[in-house]
Amino acid sequence: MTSPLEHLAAPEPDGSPSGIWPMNVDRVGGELTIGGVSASDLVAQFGSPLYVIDEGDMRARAHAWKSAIDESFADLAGGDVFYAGKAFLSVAAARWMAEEGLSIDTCSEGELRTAIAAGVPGSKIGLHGNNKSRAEIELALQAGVAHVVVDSLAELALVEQVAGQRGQTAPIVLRVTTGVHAGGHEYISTAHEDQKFGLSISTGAALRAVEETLAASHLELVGLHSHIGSQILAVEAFQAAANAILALRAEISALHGVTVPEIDFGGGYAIRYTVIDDVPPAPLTYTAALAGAVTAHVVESGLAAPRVSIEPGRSIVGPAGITLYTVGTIKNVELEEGSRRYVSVDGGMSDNIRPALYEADYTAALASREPFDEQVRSRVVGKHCESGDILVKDVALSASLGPGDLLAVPATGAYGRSMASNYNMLPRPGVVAVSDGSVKQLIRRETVEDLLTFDEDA
Ligand SMILES: Cc1ncc(COP(=O)(O)O)c(C=O)c1O
Ligand SMILES: N[C@@H](CCCC[NH3+])C(=O)O
Repeated sequence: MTSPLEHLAAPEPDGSPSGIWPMNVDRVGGELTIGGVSASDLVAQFGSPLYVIDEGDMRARAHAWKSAIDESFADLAGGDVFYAGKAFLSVAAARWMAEEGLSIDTCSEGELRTAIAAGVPGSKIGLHGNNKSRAEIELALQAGVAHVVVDSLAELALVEQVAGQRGQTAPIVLRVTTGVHAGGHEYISTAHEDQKFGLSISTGAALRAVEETLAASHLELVGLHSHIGSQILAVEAFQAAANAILALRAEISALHGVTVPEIDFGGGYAIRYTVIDDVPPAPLTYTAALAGAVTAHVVESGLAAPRVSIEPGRSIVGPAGITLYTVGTIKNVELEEGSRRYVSVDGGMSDNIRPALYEADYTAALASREPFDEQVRSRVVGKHCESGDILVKDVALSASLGPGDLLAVPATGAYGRSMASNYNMLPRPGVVAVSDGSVKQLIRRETVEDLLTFDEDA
């Protein structure tokens, strides 16, 4: 059982903002404030549940990644950070990332159009996806994206066709699978053989895609890409994948006399969800390890250093966001090992599917008032018709907790709103950003009326 109360915004020893709460969280008169705004003011103005992003925190993390890449690859060929928009994207968030010097990794028409709407230049956008539509490829080429990350031989042919019709040359990055198995859960590991992503190095599919790209009239091979999974703490896993993809680069040079200019190491850097989680390595630790692999490759192969890129998503927006809920029904369930208090809130698996999907652990704290009275072992659950609709399995919460109190769940900035659903016809919560006492609405709360407009008979 975890209690995050004493860990509010505690900075890590190296000064990096890797606590579980956003940097600008505090308690004023017992009440939780974020970005200088109280939880109850936010809910009064924007409703509950509500996703709240600490803009300063998100920017600081983006900046930390950009600085780490710049520092680690200064003596090589430099690098770029593509913020993985799938973690959370809105027009304002894309703009902040661009202002911090990042590019945007998109993987759908919606993400692509959000980045474009934010004014991000095409040269700072990448397009991913294992099943891109012709329309998505056309839009990407029209926008002049930095690269299209191609996931299969079939897609390579499609991009060649679209680029040919447009009279363009498409910049291609080939996503390869290195065979390195890593990730916080089976469903978020992506580089083993038996899954849908990428072109396998071991079966020869990756080399075949290289040959086809080099032979095509409207494709330019600008890079190789590897993404091994998500929520990865082990720097060694990234190093192993880096070694495999760099070996492929050397092999391509030997076979075809071509030096692939760029290598993208993907995302997947871990964060803390609860205070008992390990503290993840700092950005610079990850990038230094990648730079070590690149340096060794350059020395061994004699090739020019590649420009590198990485695609962190969770590690930029995850800890910057919290979700506020209003407590409703409270029930004590008597069990052999003692009673368990079930605290129901007004959201659940529709706004945070991660516990149900990946057995992810979260914690919670009483937000609307002083939380330090007697603590009771509690389970925070949602309002959906599923027994697996659990937000926090086990947490110590105030004995006096009652209907109308607000709870805050930290580390929900990534893959919360972006994976939200309308299960049980619940409108998806809005997203606001807070900074220095002011609040901006990033995504408006849905209403039930929004859901009815999809129904022609309504
Ligand atoms: C290709 C690719 N890049 C980047 C990411 C971002 O991962 P994360 O948010 O864990 O950093 C993902 C998601 O796992 C991905 O599939
Ligand atoms: N959505 C997942 C990560 C994988 C997404 C990108 N490949 C999560 O919440 O952890």
